[in-house]
Amino acid sequence: MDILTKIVLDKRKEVDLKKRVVPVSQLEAYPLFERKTASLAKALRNNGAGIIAEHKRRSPSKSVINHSLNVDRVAIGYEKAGACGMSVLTDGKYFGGSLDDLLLARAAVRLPLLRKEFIIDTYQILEAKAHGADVVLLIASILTRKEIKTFSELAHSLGLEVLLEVHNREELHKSVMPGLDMLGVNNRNLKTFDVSLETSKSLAEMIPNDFVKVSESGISSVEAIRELMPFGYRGFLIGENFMKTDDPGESATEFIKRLTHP
Ligand SMILES: O=C(O)c1ccccc1NCC(=O)[C@H](O)[C@H](O)COP(=O)(O)O
Repeated sequence: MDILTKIVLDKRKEVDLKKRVVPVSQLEAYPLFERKTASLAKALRNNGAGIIAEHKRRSPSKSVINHSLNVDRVAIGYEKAGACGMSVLTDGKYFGGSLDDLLLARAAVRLPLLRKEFIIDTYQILEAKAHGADVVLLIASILTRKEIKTFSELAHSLGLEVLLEVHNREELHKSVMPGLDMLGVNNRNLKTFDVSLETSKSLAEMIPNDFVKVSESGISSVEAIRELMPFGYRGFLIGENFMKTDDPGESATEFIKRLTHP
C-alpha cells in the first residue's frame, strides 16, 4: 500500500473518532470561528516574492527535519522575513504537527495561515476555521470532483480560501472548476517521493490564468524560483529548506532578500 493511501485510511479513523469527542456544534462555538479571515491569494498577487513558508517537523520522505523549535517563534520569524503566508502541517502521525500548532501560529502572527492537512471530510474544514486558518488545502488525488466542489463551497461559506493541489494532468482536468482560489502543483510525487520542478513547468500552461499558480515542494534555491516565475507561478511553498535550519525565520529572511534584491 502506498503512503498516501495509508495516510488517508488513518485520517478517516482519526476524523471519525474526533467527531465523537468534539462535535460540530462545539467547533462552531470556538471564538476563532467568527474571525474575519485574511486572503493569501491577494497577498500572492501583490507580493513579488510570493513565499509561503511552512512549519514541518518531520515527513514521510525525510523523517526528522526539526523537532526543537516553537511554532510561534517560527511564525514570527516568517512574518518578519516578509513571507506572504504560512503553511502549518496539522497531521500528527506522519508530520508531527497538530491543531495546537495552528492555534499558536494564529496567536503569534497576522499572516494568512494555510491548514496543511489531508482533508477528506467537511469536519476538518470546520476545524480549520475554528483553529484560525485562512486557507485549506484540498488534494485532488484523494478527492472526487464532487467532494472538491462541496468542500470548496463549504470553505468559501466560512470565509476560507482554497488551495487545490494537483500533481499531474489527469488530476488537473478532473478538478479545475470555478470557485477555487489557488492552484498548487506539487513537485513531489506523493506516492514515490520523487521531486522535480519539471512537474510545475509542464502543467503551468494547462492552468487557467484566473487561478493564482503555486509551486509546491522541493524548492531549495532562489534560482529555482527564478526558473518557475516565467511559467506564471506567483506562489512558492517552501518547507524543509527553511525548517532544516536552527532559525527558519532567519533562513527565510536571507532567501527573500536574495530573491527581491538580486
Ligand atoms: O513531504 C513529504 O514527504 C510528503 C509526503 C507525503 C505527502 C505529503 C508530503 N508533504 C507535504 C507537502 O506538500 C510539503 O510539506 C510542502 O509542499 C513543502 O515541501 P518541501 O519544501 O519539500 O518541504
